[in-house]
Amino acid sequence: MQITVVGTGYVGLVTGVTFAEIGHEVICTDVDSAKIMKLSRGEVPFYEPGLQQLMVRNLQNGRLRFTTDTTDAYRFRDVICIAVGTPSRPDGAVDVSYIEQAVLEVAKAIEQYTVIVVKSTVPVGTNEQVRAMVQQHTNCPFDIVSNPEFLREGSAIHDIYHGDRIVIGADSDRAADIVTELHKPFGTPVFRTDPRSAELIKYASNAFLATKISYINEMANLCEKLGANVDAVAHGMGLDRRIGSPFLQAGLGYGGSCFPKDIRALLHMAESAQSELQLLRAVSIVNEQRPYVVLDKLKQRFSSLRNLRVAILGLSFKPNTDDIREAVSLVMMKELLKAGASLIVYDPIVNQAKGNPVLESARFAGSMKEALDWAEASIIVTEWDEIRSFPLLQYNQETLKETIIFDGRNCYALAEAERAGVEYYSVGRPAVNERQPSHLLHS
Ligand SMILES: NC(=O)C1=CN([C@@H]2O[C@H](COP(=O)(O)OP(=O)(O)OC[C@H]3O[C@@H](n4cnc5c(N)ncnc54)[C@H](O)[C@@H]3O)[C@@H](O)[C@H]2O)C=CC1
Ligand SMILES: O=C(O)[C@H]1O[C@H](OP(=O)(O)OP(=O)(O)OC[C@H]2O[C@@H](n3ccc(=O)[nH]c3=O)[C@H](O)[C@@H]2O)[C@H](O)[C@@H](O)[C@@H]1O
Repeated sequence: MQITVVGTGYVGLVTGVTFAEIGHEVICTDVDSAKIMKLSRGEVPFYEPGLQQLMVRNLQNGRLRFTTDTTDAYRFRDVICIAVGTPSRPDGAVDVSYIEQAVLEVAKAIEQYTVIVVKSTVPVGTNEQVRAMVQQHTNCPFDIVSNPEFLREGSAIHDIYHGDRIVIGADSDRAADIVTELHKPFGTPVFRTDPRSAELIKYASNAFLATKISYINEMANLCEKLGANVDAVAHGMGLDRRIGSPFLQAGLGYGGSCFPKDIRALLHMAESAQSELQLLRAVSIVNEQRPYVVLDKLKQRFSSLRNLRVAILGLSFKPNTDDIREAVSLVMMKELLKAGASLIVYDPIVNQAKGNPVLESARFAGSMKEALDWAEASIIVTEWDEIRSFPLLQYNQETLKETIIFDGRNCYALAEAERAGVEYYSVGRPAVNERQPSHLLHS
């Protein structure tokens, strides 16, 4: 099929590249012409394992191309997928202006029957608004299909090929058939429904996953009070297939470009519909407290954080991505700087401040060892493989000093911390080699 993808962020680019890979003829467009130039040269503007290789292959075989010429990209296509951003407004509502802008251009350009697929995460009712908008600007026949995306950053390609479902929300069987056919080579089960339900499935799914995370994080708090181990509790719970083990990793809470934004959006949607989502409100509050749970441990251990040299290990909102949108590392750094601490940061991929004012206040280390050498206390914020596989024994040996680790992601077994002799504080588990509050470590 002839497909155009509008927007080359995570979702747009991964969609375009994988559609080309399964044999479709794909054009990707973006308002950001510098990005399009980069992409045309085979450069992926963000870190996503496996994506560049697939992209270059499809650029070379001619099934994929990038352009800013929207007339060319929108005129005679079977399907046009909208994958532009839908950020939060200050009140939590969704800013759909990028959707409106993209749809307007598409509507003005189409010259044959076209299926317009909304892949972006949009508030319930948006697909209907999009239909009305297109109708005003074209005499061409068209259909609108809601087709939300469920991929995760860092494992996007894997997720596309091993998805649990493709949700198609359409009023027209003809359009639903086309979108089903489009995805056929992926072999993923398809669930067809109405557009409003499809839009809500996306938000309800993200909110449910976030609920699992906040639930286990509250259990982690309780474990600390009762002397239980949250990793064991999560494992034991996850063995029940009705519960399932994914998304029960306790830690510093969820961040990223989607969970926080989508939960704000769902709460706002419910409020506008005079419906109260009490549970989800609590999920959000629990999550906002997560960084402070670890910061409080640090404050208890050192009576003052002023001039304390702290290493932040991991900056991205999760491993295998360079995305720092709503990353918990930024909240922690802001609070530590406010308390007067000095920071060194290390991340395997995020190695410059990129204009972020919080990151600009820290020193970037070129290696984990450099960060550990300099710091008096280390906080593990993101569980990159490189960070979690750094032997605890080496923390003391490499730095030739006593190491104090605050592990926000439970990367190490408690027994390993004991063996290594490091002072180790994690989440929802007993401290190892705990010492009394110290005034002496720093001046
Ligand atoms: N990032 C993720 O992992 C996932 C994101 N989503 C949803 O997908 C949507 C897109 O998210 P991301 O890819 O992260 O967005 P992004 O913010 O990384 O990229 C959006 C892109 O759209 C472009 N754009 C904006 N207006 C345009 C227009 N009128 N015409 C052409 N291009 C335009 C921007 O220049 C930018 O390159 C959002 O609704 C998000 O909630 C859904 C699942 C996963
Ligand atoms: O709508 C979206 O954009 C996407 O949002 C999430 O994907 P993503 O944000 O890329 O990453 P996740 O793996 O879900 O992690 C989100 C956050 O939750 C945290 N998390 C995740 C799992 C867990 O057990 N514990 C936990 O704290 C991660 O550290 C991270 O900060 C969803 O998993 C995707 O299905 C969805 O498509």
